[in-house]
Amino acid sequence: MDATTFILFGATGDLAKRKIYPALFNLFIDGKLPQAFSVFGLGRRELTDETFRANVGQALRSFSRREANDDEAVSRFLSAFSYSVLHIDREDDYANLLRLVEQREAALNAAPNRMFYLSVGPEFFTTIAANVKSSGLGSADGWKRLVIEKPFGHDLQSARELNEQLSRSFEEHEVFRIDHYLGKPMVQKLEILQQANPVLQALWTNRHIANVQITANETVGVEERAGYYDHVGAVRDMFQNHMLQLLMMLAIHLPNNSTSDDVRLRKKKVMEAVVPLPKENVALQVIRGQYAEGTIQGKPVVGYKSEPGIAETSTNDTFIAARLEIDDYFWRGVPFYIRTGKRMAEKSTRIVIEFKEPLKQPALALDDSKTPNLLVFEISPNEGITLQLNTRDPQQKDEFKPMHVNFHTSEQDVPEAYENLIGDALRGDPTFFSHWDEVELAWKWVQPILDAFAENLVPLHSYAAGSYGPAASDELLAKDGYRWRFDAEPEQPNETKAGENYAYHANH
Ligand SMILES: NC(=O)C1=CN([C@@H]2O[C@H](COP(=O)(O)OP(=O)(O)OC[C@H]3O[C@@H](n4cnc5c(N)ncnc54)[C@H](OP(=O)(O)O)[C@@H]3O)[C@@H](O)[C@H]2O)C=CC1
Ligand SMILES: O=C1O[C@H](COP(=O)(O)O)[C@@H](O)[C@H](O)[C@H]1O
Repeated sequence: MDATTFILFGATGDLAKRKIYPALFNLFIDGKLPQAFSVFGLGRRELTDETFRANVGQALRSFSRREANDDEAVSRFLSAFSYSVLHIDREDDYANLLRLVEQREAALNAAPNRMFYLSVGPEFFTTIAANVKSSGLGSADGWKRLVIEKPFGHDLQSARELNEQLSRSFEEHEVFRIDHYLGKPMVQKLEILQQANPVLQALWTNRHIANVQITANETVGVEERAGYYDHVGAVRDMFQNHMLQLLMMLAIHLPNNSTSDDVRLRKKKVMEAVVPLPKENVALQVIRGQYAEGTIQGKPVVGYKSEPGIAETSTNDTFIAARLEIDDYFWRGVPFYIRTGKRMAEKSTRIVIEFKEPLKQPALALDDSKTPNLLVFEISPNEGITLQLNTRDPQQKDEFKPMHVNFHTSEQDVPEAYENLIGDALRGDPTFFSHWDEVELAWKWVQPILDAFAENLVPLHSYAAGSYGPAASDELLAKDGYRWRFDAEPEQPNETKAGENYAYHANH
C-alpha cells in the first residue's frame, strides 16, 4: 500500500473514539495499514502527543472489537499518532500543520499521499476543503483523498451547493463519502452472492419476485442528539442515505468480474429508474410517524416529545415507510417497501425478498395453506441468510408448514463497517462509497417528501415505542395484498444451522 498520512479533523470527538481509532487499530493488527503510516489528530483542545496517544489507547480499550491488551502492539500502533491544535477557520494553523506533516514524511522517507478525514460537523466541510487547497496540504507530488462523514447536505439544493464547493478543491474520484451501511459485511456480500450464484441471478427479476421489503429498525430513541435529530428526522437521517443505498445494492444486476465503476454506474441506473414521487402523491405512498411512550424490552420509555431537548410541539418524523417502484426491465411491477424507525420493537436491519406464488394448478388443492417463499438477508445486528420453504406438516399431514433454512455466519470476528470502509479508502477503492450521482439522485427522489412533510400534506401518525410503527405502515402493504414479513415472532418452526445438512431435515 502507498505510504499515507492520515489527517483527522475532529480527533477529539465521539466518532473518532468509537469508530475511527478502533477501525485503524484492527486494520493494523491485520497488517492492512501502509508500512509508512502517520496519523495527525486535529482539534481545538490543547493536548500533548502523549495525552492524545493515551486517549486513543483508552478508546481502543473501550471500543475495539479485538481487545487492545498487547501492550507492545498497542504502543507500536500509537507511535504513528501525533496531535496538533487546529482551528478550522484559522489559516495559519493549516500552514503549521503542513510544516509538521512534511517533517514527518521526510523522516519516514514517505511520498506525500494525504488522506483528509472530516469527522466534524457538516458546517465545516467546505472551509476545511478550501483551506487544505490554499495551504498546499494537498500536495501535487502525491495523491490526496477526502473522506467525508454524513450528512451530505440538508436537502437537494444544499447538497448541490456543498458538492460544488468541495469540487473546487477535490475531484470526484478523490472524494470518499462514507455511508456506513455500505461497509456492513452483508451489504458488501450482496453483489457477490448474486454474481456467484446462478440460481439467484435467475430469480432476481419481476418474473419471480412479488415484492421486496427493506427494514432498518432501531430500539434506541433520539438519545443525546436532539439538536441534530430534531432538524433532520428519519427521512434525512436514514432514508435518503442508508435506506436508498440498500435499495440500490439490492436492485443492481452486475456483470461477472465487475469493477467499482460498474457498481457505481449500475447503482446510478437503478436510482434513475425509481419512479418519481410528486409532492401531491406523497401521502399515498409514504407513512410518517413519531414515537409515543411505550415499553422497550420490558422497560418503560418516554415519547419523543418528552425527550430532553425536544419541543412539546415537534412534528419531526422518527419513522418513515415508503412504497417505491423501479421502472426497468428487471423490476417493473415489483413494489419495494422501505421503512426505518426509532424506538421500534427490535433492532434489526434486514431485506426480505418475497417470491411470487406459482400458478395455481387444480390438482394442488392445498395451495392456500402455503406461505410464500422468502429469502431474508439479515444485515445487523445478526448476519445471515434465511430461506423460507414449504414442507408438509408431520402432525397434520394435509397441511403445509413453513420451514426455514438458515445460514448464519459463525464468524464472531467480522470486520466492522468502519474497518472495511477506511481500509478501502486507504487502498483507493471507491466501490462502497456514495458517488455524487447517487447522492444527488437520492436527494432528488426524497425532496418532494421533505416538501410534503414541511407543508403538512402527510399525516403524522403516532406509534407506541416498542411497536412496529403506525398501523398505516401495515396498511401500505395491505393495499397491495402483502404484509411486513419477519416482524414479531420469527416464524422458525424447523431450523437448520450452518454446517449441517440444509436439506429438509429438521424434524424428519
Ligand atoms: N458520532 C457518531 O456516531 C456519528 C457521527 N457522524 C458524523 O461525524 C461527524 C463528527 O461527529 P462526532 O464525532 O459525533 O462529533 P463531536 O461533537 O463528538 O466532535 C466534534 C469534533 O470536531 C472538533 N471541532 C469542532 N469545532 C471545531 C473547530 N471550530 N475547529 C476545529 N475542530 C473543531 C471537536 O474538537 P475540539 O472540541 O477539540 O475542538 C471534535 O473533535 C459529524 O459530521 C457527524 O454527523 C456520522 C455518523 C455517526
Ligand atoms: O447513521 C445513523 O445510523 C445509526 C444506525 O446505525 P446502525 O449501524 O446501528 O444500524 C442511527 O442510529 C443514527 O441515527 C444515524 O445517524
